[in-house]
Amino acid sequence: MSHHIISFREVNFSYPDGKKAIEDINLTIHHGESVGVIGANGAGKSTLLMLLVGLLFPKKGEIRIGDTPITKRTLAYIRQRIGYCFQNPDEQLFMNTVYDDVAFGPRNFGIEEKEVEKRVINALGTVGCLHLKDRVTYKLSGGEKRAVSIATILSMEPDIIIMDEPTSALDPGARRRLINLLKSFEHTKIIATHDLDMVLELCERTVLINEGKIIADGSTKEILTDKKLLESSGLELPLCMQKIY
Ligand SMILES: Nc1ncnc2c1ncn2[C@@H]1O[C@H](COP(=O)(O)OP(=O)(O)OP(=O)(O)O)[C@@H](O)[C@H]1O
Repeated sequence: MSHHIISFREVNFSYPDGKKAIEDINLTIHHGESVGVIGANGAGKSTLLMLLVGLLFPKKGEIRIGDTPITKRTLAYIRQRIGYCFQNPDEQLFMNTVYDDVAFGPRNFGIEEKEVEKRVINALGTVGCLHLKDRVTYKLSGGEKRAVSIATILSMEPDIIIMDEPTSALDPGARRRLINLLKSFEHTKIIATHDLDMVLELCERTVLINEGKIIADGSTKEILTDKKLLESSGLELPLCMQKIY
């Protein structure tokens, strides 16, 4: 039986300028689920993810990982369990070499160097980038940076993976490799994206957000074939569902 791993209860968030970005969100995600978070520009997807990883804190309500509420005090534990991939890999990669970037998390966590090395090799191997380990990170291609940014979270051995727009700026080959890689992960996954075709392939469940509120939460197949529902939230059917020719 699956158990609750993430729960949002009556979560509200507004930015300091007063902009209400997340309103009354209730959401329960189970162990091993793969959930697509979709919605138009400005709907609140990134804000939702940042609340989930403790980069922002709710103004009202509570988010729990298992039984642990996300607070400033529990952040170290939360960051160990949740791997968060930023929309822009450059925000995640700031060391000189690929090796040091992937080693950063475990080193920072006080893990001994031998174990760090094992984890770095493992993580880079998983994303197919072991050959890049001595390269200067900022000179990598966009696709390589994306893969290495995933390695930086894998080296922390999280059980939850959160990704913000992982396929934006990837060419079709790199996108395909990324989707296949994510498919192979057994982690609980939450992916915010405009790539609805990826959601169809990767996520059995979809959460549709509009103006900070959950408009629909359910089977991906049902939500992504509901033209009216998608259009009411400023979206279109996934490309593979459209009659283009
Ligand atoms: N730092 C901030 N200060 C004030 N308002 C913000 C800030 N960041 C985001 N917002 C606003 O909050 C709302 C939600 O933004 P968010 O980035 O979460 O949307 P999103 O669904 O991720 O959009 P996109 O698809 O464009 O990435 C938007 O109206 C946005 O302008």
